[in-house]
Amino acid sequence: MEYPAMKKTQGDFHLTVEGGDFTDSEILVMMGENGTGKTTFCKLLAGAIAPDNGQQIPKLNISMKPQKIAPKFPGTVRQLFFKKIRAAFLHPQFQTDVVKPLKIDNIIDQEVQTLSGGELQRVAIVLALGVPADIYLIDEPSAYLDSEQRIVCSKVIRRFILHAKKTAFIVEHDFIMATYLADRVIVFDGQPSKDSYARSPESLLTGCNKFLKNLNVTFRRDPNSFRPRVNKLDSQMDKEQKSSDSSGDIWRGF
Ligand SMILES: Nc1ncnc2c1ncn2[C@@H]1O[C@H](COP(=O)(O)OP(=O)(O)OP(=O)(O)O)[C@@H](O)[C@H]1O
Repeated sequence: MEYPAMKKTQGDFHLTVEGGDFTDSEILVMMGENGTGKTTFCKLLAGAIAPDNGQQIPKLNISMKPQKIAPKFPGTVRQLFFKKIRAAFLHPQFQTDVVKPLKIDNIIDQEVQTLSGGELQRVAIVLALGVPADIYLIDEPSAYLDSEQRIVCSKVIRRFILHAKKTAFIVEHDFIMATYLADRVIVFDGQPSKDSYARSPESLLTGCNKFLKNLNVTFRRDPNSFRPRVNKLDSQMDKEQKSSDSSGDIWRGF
């Protein structure tokens, strides 16, 4: 499947989208600073807003988890799921892959309007994945989740997309979570809130390096925990990595 090159103006903000392609069982993660148009791109794909100059976007069957979740539903989580995603919610595979790991049992009889930010995020992820669609647009799944829940949530999304043979476009600011989720990366660069570009999808390696170069950030591997750590700006490690430009890679994968 493909999406076309597009342009979109919103107030003083101009977004240029390079065309791209995607397949099933694939997760594309959008990486870019605040205000570079990631949410705008999601809305374009979803058909919620139209590109300038009337470029045609293929009619895609989409389920979207928005960045901002405003709970208006007057009832419990169970009632909400029965209303919106009854079939998926009653499906044993969906229960095992999505509902159980996200620990929805703990909050199933709670009023939706009394949920905490993290609880609401988990409910919103279940709702988005429970709608039958070909493409899942998931805007910032890690917001309000603690680090353990972020790992669970990444695994849930990955397993669901692979098992259901769907495609996901995910906006994720947590870099470690983004690299775990991504099969390929869409890098957003340019001047935030002014003129930005959504690049064509590329490999995790080249995409991460482009993104980190834009941010002026380098990584090292912690020798004890083996976890990736951000180098302090202008520290010896940071300078060494930037100057030893033999491969040009800032990030080599973990
Ligand atoms: N309806 C609108 N009218 C005018 N400007 C808008 C509108 N919607 C968004 N913008 C502007 O477009 C730019 C891109 O916004 P967008 O939400 O797509 O960025 P983002 O990359 O998703 O940001 P973040 O990482 O902070 O979520 C921002 O400068 C924003 O202020």
